Amino acid sequence: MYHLKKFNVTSGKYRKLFSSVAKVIDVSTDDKTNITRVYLQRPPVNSLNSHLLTEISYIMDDLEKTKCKGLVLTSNIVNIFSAGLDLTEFYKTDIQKLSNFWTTLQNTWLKLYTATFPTVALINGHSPAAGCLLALSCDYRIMLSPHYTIGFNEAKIGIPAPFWFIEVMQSIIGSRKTELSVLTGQMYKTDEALAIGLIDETAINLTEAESKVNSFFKNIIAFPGKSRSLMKKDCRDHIVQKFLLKKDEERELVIEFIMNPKTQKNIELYFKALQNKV
Ligand SMILES: CCCCCCCCCCCC/C=C/CC(=O)SCCNC(=O)CCNC(=O)[C@H](O)C(C)(C)COP(=O)(O)OP(=O)(O)OC[C@H]1O[C@@H](n2cnc3c(N)ncnc32)[C@H](O)[C@@H]1OP(=O)(O)O
Repeated sequence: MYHLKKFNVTSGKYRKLFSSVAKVIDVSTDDKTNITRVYLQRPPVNSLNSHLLTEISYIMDDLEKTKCKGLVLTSNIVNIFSAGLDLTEFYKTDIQKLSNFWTTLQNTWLKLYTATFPTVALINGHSPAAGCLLALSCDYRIMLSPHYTIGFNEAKIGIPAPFWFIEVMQSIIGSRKTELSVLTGQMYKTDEALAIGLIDETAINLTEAESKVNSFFKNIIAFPGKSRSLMKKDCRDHIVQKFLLKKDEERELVIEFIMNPKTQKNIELYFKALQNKV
């Protein structure tokens, strides 16, 4: 059974929360503000496997319980925010493992998307596919410029982005831009992402990004009561309700689609292309 332990690591400002043995995330909370930073750190590319998703899920539970005032989701891996789902979870797998993986993904995403506290993605590296979803599921996005990319590239792998990925993107950039984006598997550079509204701000380095993160929280932290979280719920509820209605059916469709030999071949080819790139 997993339990989060908290203890002070320094005399002052930050306390660290340690997760399970292999630390695929690092978590630290500012004692003064009760804002928590979660750093993804699963080498080489922060791909989201069952283990990493489960860790994120536990942290989300813990942050809800401890009345967290804000979450900053970011990465400890140079140049990578997250490479999206770990494709090894899809390749040469079995139905039970795939079903468990998909359920973990669904449940973890729901916790992030419906977090009652404000969430910011500090996107300090490439962020394709489910990496992009992680960022889009936060309340605010600040991305380092100029050379990182973000977007739903699933079309290029030969697997469709799930409906809720698409609906989250639609809620942020609108239907037409989303359609163009997902059907072409478009990956956007930081400035392009800003221009279409996929991210909220850019920063030229981490110092500037952190300062923008702090301004975001400063602006909202003094709001009294629960009005913010209630309105966030209202803004997102149509997606959440549809997701809850369809999540079991979707899992079955995903299993059927991924286990299909043609899909397996596409994933294999994609892996080879990734490994052979110059
Ligand atoms: C009626 C029918 C209805 C059907 C409905 C069904 C619906 C089905 C839905 C199915 C689900 C679809 C959802 C998918 C969401 C996803 O997230 S899929 C994952 C997509 N991710 C990517 O495509 C990212 C690919 N990676 C990259 O582009 C690059 O690696 C990078 C830009 C992130 C980093 O580049 P670089 O720093 O140059 O590192 P690399 O050398 O490329 O990679 C290092 C190492 O990591 C491996 N790797 C990279 N990404 C992944 C990954 N996502 N999963 C697993 N492994 C990954 C890469 O192969 C390298 O490995 P080696 O060192 O060569 O062994």
